[in-house]
Amino acid sequence: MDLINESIQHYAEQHTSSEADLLKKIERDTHAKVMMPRMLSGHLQGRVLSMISHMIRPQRILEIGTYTGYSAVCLAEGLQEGGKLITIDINEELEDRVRDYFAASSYNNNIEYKIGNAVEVIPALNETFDLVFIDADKERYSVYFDLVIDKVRNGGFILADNVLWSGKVLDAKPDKDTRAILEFNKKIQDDPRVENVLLPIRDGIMLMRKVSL
Ligand SMILES: C[S@@+](CC[C@H](N)C(=O)[O-])C[C@H]1O[C@@H](n2cnc3c(N)ncnc32)[C@H](O)[C@@H]1O
Repeated sequence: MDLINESIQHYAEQHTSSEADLLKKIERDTHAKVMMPRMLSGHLQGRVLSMISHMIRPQRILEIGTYTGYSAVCLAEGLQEGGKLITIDINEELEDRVRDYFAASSYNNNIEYKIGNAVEVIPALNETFDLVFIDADKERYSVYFDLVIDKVRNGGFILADNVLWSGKVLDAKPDKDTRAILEFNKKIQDDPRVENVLLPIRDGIMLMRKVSL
């Protein structure tokens, strides 16, 4: 289910800054040559990610779920000079394509691309993050939150994508992935370590700010 009326979506995109040519190319290539192109953030959400990153001006960003690199480049746009974005994906088949995109971007020296299972990669990261973007397998969203929360600085931000799951969060009989998203949304709502806003943008983005207790 498309959550936002198609004409409104089109109008919103027409009144949103254009993305860089590289991002247009990543989106075009992904639709033409890669499985499941719907996973890519796209123009409107990409500009939201870039805008949020510019507002935070992070030194360190962690992204869980690179896919074809679209959201990583958008988030990198807001990095401080000399900042670093670490992005993790388990799918090695996309590695060469994604490395070429990062090399063609202005952020190649700022992006560390790690192939592996995020559940194993995250505990080995010895970093404090200003911004984390959770966008990998939905059944592990709560696990990812638990793995990253102590690595986020007080006042830092976490974003989680697809938290409305095409509207299936309202289903009377939710399937396995939907139940995981429902559990994640409830967990965040109940967790005193974060303040949160569920933004109904595209497929839903949970925006969280870590508060000091
Ligand atoms: C929705 S896509 C990410 C889309 C991307 N962030 C964007 O907006 O363009 C989800 C990605 O998570 C990856 N993924 C799934 N399980 C993972 C895991 N356990 N560790 C790391 N990456 C994983 C998949 O391979 C897939 O590329």
